[in-house]
Amino acid sequence: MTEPLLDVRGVSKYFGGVHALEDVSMDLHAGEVVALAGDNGAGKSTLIKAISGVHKVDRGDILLEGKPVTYESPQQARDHGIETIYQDLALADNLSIGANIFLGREPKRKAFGFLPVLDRGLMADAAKETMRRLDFHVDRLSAPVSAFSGGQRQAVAIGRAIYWNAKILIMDEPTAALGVPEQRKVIALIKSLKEQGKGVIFISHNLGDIFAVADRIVVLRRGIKAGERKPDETTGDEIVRLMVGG
Ligand SMILES: Nc1ncnc2c1ncn2[C@@H]1O[C@H](COP(=O)(O)OP(=O)(O)OP(=O)(O)O)[C@@H](O)[C@H]1O
Repeated sequence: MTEPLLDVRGVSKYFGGVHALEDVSMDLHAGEVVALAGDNGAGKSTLIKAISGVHKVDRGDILLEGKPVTYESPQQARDHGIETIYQDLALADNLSIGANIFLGREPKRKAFGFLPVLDRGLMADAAKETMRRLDFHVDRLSAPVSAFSGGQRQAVAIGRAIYWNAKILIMDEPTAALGVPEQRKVIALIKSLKEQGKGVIFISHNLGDIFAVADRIVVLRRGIKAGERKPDETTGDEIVRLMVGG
């Protein structure tokens, strides 16, 4: 088997006396989707924050393509191709898809040799190309993203990540706030990321989504790894048992 994109080895993280993570290991390969399941307080958010540079771990190692890494900030993790999409999506509602892709990294061009101006053409082209790569159709690329549905907004956030060459996408409950048709679209998006060779980690409480798209399911319970299963070798009942214990 090829070297994993991401290898989390024996990671522990404590908040005062709380063992948020205790000796947790998991890996992620290119073109693979790993679901993180667990009850409230199981440590799912702490694990994705440890991987994405928000939290420093107290013990253990995180390796990216075989090399141990420590990130001082989420920006450093992003620079290494790890993008995290939280539930709020971090979009600027009044701006277009293109402007959201370039939020904080706006491209400039020289206008007639004078001061640089925003390169709106490049932004519009990037928006078009990115949504095409995701096979996601929106009627009006120039519309503010507030005009879009929840699933479309999720696509914009994913588009931004892949435009900037994310190798690993981490998604926190990507379907939680969506109706069923929109959930399906987001699941299709995750499948297309997998086909593009990205590694995807997603947190979900929804067993239907997990079984629809995950290659492996990592279950956390009270900070420990309660188990890891392939969907075709387990059942929803077993995953729930691992989540709640007993
Ligand atoms: N910044 C923090 N300070 C103190 N304790 C924290 C902090 N973040 C998480 N914890 C604790 O660590 C444990 C794991 O929390 P975490 O948020 O990772 O769980 P989770 O599986 O993501 O839960 P949920 O599904 O409710 O989001 C919990 O006991 C939580 O109270």
